[in-house]
Amino acid sequence: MAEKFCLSNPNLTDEDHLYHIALSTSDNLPQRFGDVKYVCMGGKERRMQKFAELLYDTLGKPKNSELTEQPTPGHRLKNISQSGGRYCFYKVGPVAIVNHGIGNPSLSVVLNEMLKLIHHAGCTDVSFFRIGTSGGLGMKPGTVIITKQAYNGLLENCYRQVICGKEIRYPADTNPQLAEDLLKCAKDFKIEAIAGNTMGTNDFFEEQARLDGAFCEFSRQEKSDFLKRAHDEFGIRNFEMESCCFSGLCARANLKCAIVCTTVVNRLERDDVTADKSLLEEWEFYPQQLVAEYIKRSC
Ligand SMILES: O=P(O)(O)O[C@H]1O[C@H](CO)[C@@H](O)[C@H]1O
Ligand SMILES: O=c1cc[nH]c(=O)[nH]1
Repeated sequence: MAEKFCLSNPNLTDEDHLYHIALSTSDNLPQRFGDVKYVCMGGKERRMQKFAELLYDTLGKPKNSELTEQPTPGHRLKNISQSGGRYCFYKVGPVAIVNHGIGNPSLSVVLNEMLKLIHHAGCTDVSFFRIGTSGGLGMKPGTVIITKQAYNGLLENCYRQVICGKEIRYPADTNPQLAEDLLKCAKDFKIEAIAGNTMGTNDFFEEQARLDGAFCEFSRQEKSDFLKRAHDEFGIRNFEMESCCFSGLCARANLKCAIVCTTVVNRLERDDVTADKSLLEEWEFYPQQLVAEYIKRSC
C-alpha cells in the first residue's frame, strides 16, 4: 500500500486551523480530501475557477467533487475557501485546485496550508502543478515553458527562506519525468512548448530588468547584458514570480512538482504586455489544457 504523505514538523498535532483556506482538522479532511493526488495552483482566481470547470468536464464529472448548491452555467463547483476571503479552492475528483496570488510570500502561505491539508487528510502519491503566465526570453509569445530549474533574481538555483533571522537555501528543481510527460501532451495537442529554466523574482519590474516600472536607475545596456547572461549562461527562457518558492517547498516536502507557464511577451523585444484580452486568454489556456490532459491520462 502507498505510504501516506507525512510532514516532518514534530509540532503538528491533530488539531490544526488552516486559517487562510478556511478549513480545520474538524472539517472531515480525510473523508473529503484523502483521495487528492494532484494539487494545481496558479495566480488568478478566475483562471483556477475556469480550470476546475475544465477538469470537471475532462474527467467526466467525477462524483468525488465538491459542487455548489446553486449552480449556474460554468459555475458548478463550490469555492471551498470562500469564507476565508484570500484564496479560492475547488475539489474535482482527485484534484485540488487553488489560486496563490502574486509572488513568493502569497504562494508560501497557501502552499504551507495545502501541504498541511494533504498531511492531515492522509493523501498518497501527490504531485503539485503550477499553471501560470510569464515573460518569455527569446520565445514567441504563446509558447509554453515547462520549468527544469528555477533561479532567483540573483541567478541562483535555489529558494532563499529566512527562518528565525537566518537565511536557508533550498534546491529549486522540478521533476524531470513530469516535465517530459507534459512535453509529450504538448506535442500531441500541437501546443508549442519547450523545457527551459525559469527565473522567479520578487518583483515584476526592476528585478525582471524592466525599464518601464515606476523606478529605473539602470541603463538599457545593463538590461540587455543581464537578459543575455540569463539566457546564454543560465538557460533562462522565462520570468515569473513563484517558481523558486513553489519548487523549493515541494522539494523540501519530498513531493514531485511541475511548473507550466505560457509566455505573454518576448522580453528581448519589449517590456509591456500589449496582447489583447482574447489572445491572452488563449495563451493562458494552453497550460490548463496540458495539465488537464496529463491528469486525465494518469488517473
Ligand atoms: O499568471 P500567474 O500565475 O499569476 O504568474 C505570473 O503573473 C504574475 C505577474 O503578472 C506573477 O504572479 C507571475 O508569476
Ligand atoms: O513578464 C512577465 C509576465 C508575466 N509574469 C511575470 O512575472 N513576468
